[in-house]
Amino acid sequence: MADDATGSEMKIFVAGHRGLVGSAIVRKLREYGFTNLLLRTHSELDLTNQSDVESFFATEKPAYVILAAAKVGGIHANNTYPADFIAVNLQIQTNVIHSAYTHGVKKLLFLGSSCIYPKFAPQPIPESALLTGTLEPTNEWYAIAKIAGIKMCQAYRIQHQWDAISGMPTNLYGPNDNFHPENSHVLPALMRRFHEAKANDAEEVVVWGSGSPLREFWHVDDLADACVFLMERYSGFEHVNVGSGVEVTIKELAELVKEVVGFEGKLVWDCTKPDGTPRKLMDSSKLAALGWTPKVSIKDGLRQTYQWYLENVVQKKQ
Ligand SMILES: NC(=O)C1=CN([C@@H]2O[C@H](COP(=O)(O)OP(=O)(O)OC[C@H]3O[C@@H](n4cnc5c(N)ncnc54)[C@H](OP(=O)(O)O)[C@@H]3O)[C@@H](O)[C@H]2O)C=CC1
Ligand SMILES: C[C@H]1O[C@H](OP(=O)(O)OP(=O)(O)OC[C@H]2O[C@@H](n3cnc4c(=O)[nH]c(N)nc43)[C@H](O)[C@@H]2O)[C@@H](O)[C@@H](O)C1=O
Repeated sequence: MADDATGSEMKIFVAGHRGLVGSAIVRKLREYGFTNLLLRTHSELDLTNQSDVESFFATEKPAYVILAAAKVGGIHANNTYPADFIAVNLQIQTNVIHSAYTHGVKKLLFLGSSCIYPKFAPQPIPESALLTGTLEPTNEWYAIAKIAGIKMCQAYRIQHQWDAISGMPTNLYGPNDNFHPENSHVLPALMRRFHEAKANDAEEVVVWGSGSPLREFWHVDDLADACVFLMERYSGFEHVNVGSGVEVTIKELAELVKEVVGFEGKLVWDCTKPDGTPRKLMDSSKLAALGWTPKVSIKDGLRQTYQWYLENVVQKKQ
């Protein structure tokens, strides 16, 4: 993006700037000195509305786009609202990618997810595992939309020589995460549940599933840095895995969050809830070969996120 003397003044549209990922990307871009950020909340610009998106691009003419707006949720939300997860995501990404191309955007970064890979993909999962097997049923609707987004970027590159790239992040966490008790991802859900259990002197906390699935967790500040890095250094056809390389079982994660929050009761496992994919460790060696490596450890990331939760969620409610 800093490809000329006025690089820092280039107009960059960060779609979804109030979310977990979008807000981290805005912080990172500002830290690197980018000053001309174009931002719209969902109520200011509904990205599922094709004509509004088209008028927005025609009027604003951003030079770069980072697409971090999407319908996002954890295993329960994905399993319960499949129509929303496939329809909203297809609409947002189709509108944004097509209008960005039409109105002269130089480069676009599309964000997918590690759930695009087959349920029983080889581990760690290389980029080449895409479309080699059956998807995990709890999130196949979201995964199909994300795969369509990757393919759309590739199709516009082939037909129009347009610089659209895709990054596949692993399970993320950090400031501005969604702490909803049912619809969020595991890490924020457990942070809130342990916090509330501690505050209410509860003796136990219920955790979903068997505790055996493995997940690769990654602090969103690292992901944001990797996104800026890819915008500046990568212009390839294939999507790029963006992960930490560090995986833990859900049981280990629960113990870590319990320790950070300071809850002293016991864990009870609710095996009526789905485990989802047994393991999804991505092979992020392509990103490493490009010259980028993660910085935030899971312990530091958890402490920082709990502090953020206390200051921005708990204290604001009081
Ligand atoms: N969180 C995770 O663990 C992972 C996330 N990702 C990907 O990263 C990207 C961002 O996810 P994340 O930050 O977690 O999601 P969040 O739910 O935290 O944020 C989503 C953002 O999208 C915006 N948005 C949603 N629908 C619309 C719409 N119709 N029109 C305009 N804006 C809309 C929201 O706007 P508003 O705030 O105004 O409502 C919000 O800012 C997604 O593509 C997701 O698939 C990939 C892997 C893991
Ligand atoms: C990022 C990724 O996120 C989703 O996939 P997921 O990795 O399965 O997401 P999750 O964080 O919701 O669960 C991880 C594991 O944790 C267990 N678990 C325990 N207790 C709670 C709990 O309280 N809440 C949740 N949500 N899970 C719990 C849960 O049973 C599962 O075994 C995709 O749908 C899709 O959105 C996607 O791409």
